[in-house]
Amino acid sequence: MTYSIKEIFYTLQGEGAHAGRPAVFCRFSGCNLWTGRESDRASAVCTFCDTDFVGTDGERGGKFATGAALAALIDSLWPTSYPHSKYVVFTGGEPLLQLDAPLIDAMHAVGFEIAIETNGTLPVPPGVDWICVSPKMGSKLVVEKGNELKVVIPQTGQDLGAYEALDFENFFVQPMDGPLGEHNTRLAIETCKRHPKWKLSLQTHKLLQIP
Ligand SMILES: C[S@@+](CC[C@H](N)C(=O)[O-])C[C@H]1O[C@@H](n2cnc3c(N)ncnc32)[C@H](O)[C@@H]1O
Ligand SMILES: Nc1nc2[nH]cc(C(=O)O)c2c(=O)[nH]1
Ligand code: SF4
Ligand SMILES: [Mg+2]
Repeated sequence: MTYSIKEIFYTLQGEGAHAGRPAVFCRFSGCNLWTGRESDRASAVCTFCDTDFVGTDGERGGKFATGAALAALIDSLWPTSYPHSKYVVFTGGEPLLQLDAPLIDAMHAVGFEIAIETNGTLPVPPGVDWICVSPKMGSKLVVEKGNELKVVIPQTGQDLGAYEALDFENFFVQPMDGPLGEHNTRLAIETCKRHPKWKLSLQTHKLLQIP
């Protein structure tokens, strides 16, 4: 299948359990919970997205005809002098609209551990090494197990307690960025202190002003 990619870049994972870990980010185009057009935001299922995932015009974006071609570009960004600890984060947009077995196999063939950032509405194919699910109110969560659940707060109607029954290794709350970002950070700190199963995830790449 042909993969539509918005952008690919090498940076540090900013969020969650792997914050600080060097990673190549591969951002797929398109999402099933928002078109990505500002004119549709208010009526979307997911209304708070901080990301431009429309089209293929970002850094190293484009259409890739095979998993091997995409894997080769991702691999080319890893330091050649240090061919260990290779880590790719597939995000978007919604990566599970496109991530498939040929791409997973191609990434493993060039020595990468594979992580995804997903909204949890689509099944995860076998072979993904690190699953981060970030559920969205108004959508049906189908991925009920994984390595980290990263809940953006606040979302209207949210019940954090209900998420605690799910089969995840780590439970994070992440403050919703936007006009109320500072307030939401305070809320997230208080939420963790009152419900200590939950840990705070900050978007450290924004604080550090790195991609
Ligand atoms: C842009 S999404 C792409 C991956 C996938 N579609 C998802 O929603 O998980 C990457 C991460 O950013 C989070 N995110 C999106 N907008 C945010 C915002 N305004 N503030 C904080 N986190 C946000 C998402 O919840 C998700 O964990
Ligand atoms: N540094 C960095 N860390 C991230 N963690 C999740 C991201 C995403 O947009 O999925 C992201 C991102 O865009 N940049
Ligand atoms: S599900 Fe993810 S990519 Fe889609 S609009 Fe929401 S935060 Fe953005
Ligand atoms: Mg992001």
